[in-house]
Amino acid sequence: MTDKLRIVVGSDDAGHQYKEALKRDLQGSALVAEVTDVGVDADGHTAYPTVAIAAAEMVARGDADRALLVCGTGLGVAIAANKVKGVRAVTAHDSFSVERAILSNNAQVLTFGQRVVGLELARRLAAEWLTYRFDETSASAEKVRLMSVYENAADAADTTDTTDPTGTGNATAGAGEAAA
Ligand SMILES: O=C[C@H](O)[C@H](O)COP(=O)(O)O
Repeated sequence: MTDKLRIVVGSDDAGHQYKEALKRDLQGSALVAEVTDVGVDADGHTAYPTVAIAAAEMVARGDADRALLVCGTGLGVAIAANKVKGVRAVTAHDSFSVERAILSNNAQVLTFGQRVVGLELARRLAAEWLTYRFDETSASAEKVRLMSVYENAADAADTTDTTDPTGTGNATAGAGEAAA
């Protein structure tokens, strides 16, 4: 086992109960250096994309090693977190997928659905998740790199092509407008 993990947790109101339980487990784990909670609190109603993006941005900035996010299904927080450059977020409700999320995909973000998985299974999966570390020398590393290459190339194209800001092929179309 290598360094302890800095973990950010977050949820919407549909995932609040699990987020609180998982946070307590993480705070008590010898494998965790620190836990940051980006909400929601007990009375919070922040929409899942806002919370997930805030957590994913912490990971992208290097302020956290991983994020554990909960919403009703786990799907919305994963989709939102994946919008943040450099972040790989997955929903996983079984032991093998949790293992492969790290060892195959080097996913920094794991998400659960409070309306999908039992609490005790979610707690066990989170405990297992803490024990895995991605091996940069593994065969999986090159596959993960391909995703970063695509993401960086797409990002570079967006910033260099000032004649076609929409990427539609129509240089005069603004955001939300249909290409001719
Ligand atoms: O993926 C979305 C989550 O499940 C969220 O908690 C509930 O979203 P909804 O209220 O839009 O169904």
